[in-house]
Amino acid sequence: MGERIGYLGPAGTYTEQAALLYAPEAEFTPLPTINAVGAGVANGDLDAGVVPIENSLEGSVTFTQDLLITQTGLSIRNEVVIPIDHFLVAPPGVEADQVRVIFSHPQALAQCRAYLESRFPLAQNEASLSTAAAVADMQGSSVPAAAICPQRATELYDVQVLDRGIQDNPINQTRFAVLARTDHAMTGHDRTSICFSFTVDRPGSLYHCIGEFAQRNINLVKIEKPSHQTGAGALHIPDRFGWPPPGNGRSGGFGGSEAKGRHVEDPGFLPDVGTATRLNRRQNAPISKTGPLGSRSYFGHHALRACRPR
Ligand SMILES: O=C(O)C(=O)Cc1ccccc1
Repeated sequence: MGERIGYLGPAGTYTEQAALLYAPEAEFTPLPTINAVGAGVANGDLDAGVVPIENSLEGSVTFTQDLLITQTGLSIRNEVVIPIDHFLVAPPGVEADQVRVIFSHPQALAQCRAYLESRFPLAQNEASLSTAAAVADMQGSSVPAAAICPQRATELYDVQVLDRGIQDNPINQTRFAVLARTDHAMTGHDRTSICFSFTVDRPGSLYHCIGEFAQRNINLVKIEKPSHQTGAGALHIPDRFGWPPPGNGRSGGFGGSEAKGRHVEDPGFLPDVGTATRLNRRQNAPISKTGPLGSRSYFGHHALRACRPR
């Protein structure tokens, strides 16, 4: 029996495409939400789960950010990047000028905003749990409806294609995370992520944290504050940074296994840091249509209780 892999379903989603690319021989389980995928991996029902994590046009997928912050016991084992090409579909017999509501995943609706405003100014946009779920929502709609979905969904379901390539920007890619209970082995050519929060919010807190990376010559690739707050007064800042290869002499004491031990599993390099929910994730040897990105991420969720004044 192949690996049991869950994905944001139903069949026909972009996430299914990513999952098929990652492990064509696996035994697949479509799940209705990103949270259900994370829970299935954490409780052992699944060996791995595939969820969208970031889009080149719309940025982070907030559902996945929330999952990574709140669900313990998950690692990011790998990543898959695929191009996104949106199709507009309707039930057979429904013409474009009849459409009054358009269903899709919020990211897909956002990626087609200008197109929808110019071509369907009177149609209402409705969020679905996924692009393939949008096709089912469309089919169950009491008013003439359309859906934005991948080409794969147009092949699986009884729909007519009204338009294709409707995203506002042709350069549209989504990165998918492969979640598992165990990490990928280190390669020395990795990327690391950490998520932390302040329980005491004061001027310079973030400045001092980021300074720790700069002092050790660790290149920060991205820093981000989710729009939502999880926990009273807490500021959550997922933070992704490049990781120097072990033993290359550039890591300033945080390279290789030492980095893993001190820096992420016990983030003592941050002043007065307490570790909250522990989420350790790495990803390695990502797969993409354009070839491996050669990076790995390691996520940790840490509570920064106080920041040392300097
Ligand atoms: O809904 C889907 O098909 C997904 O896999 C999530 C998604 C939605 C829009 C762009 C990329 C991924």
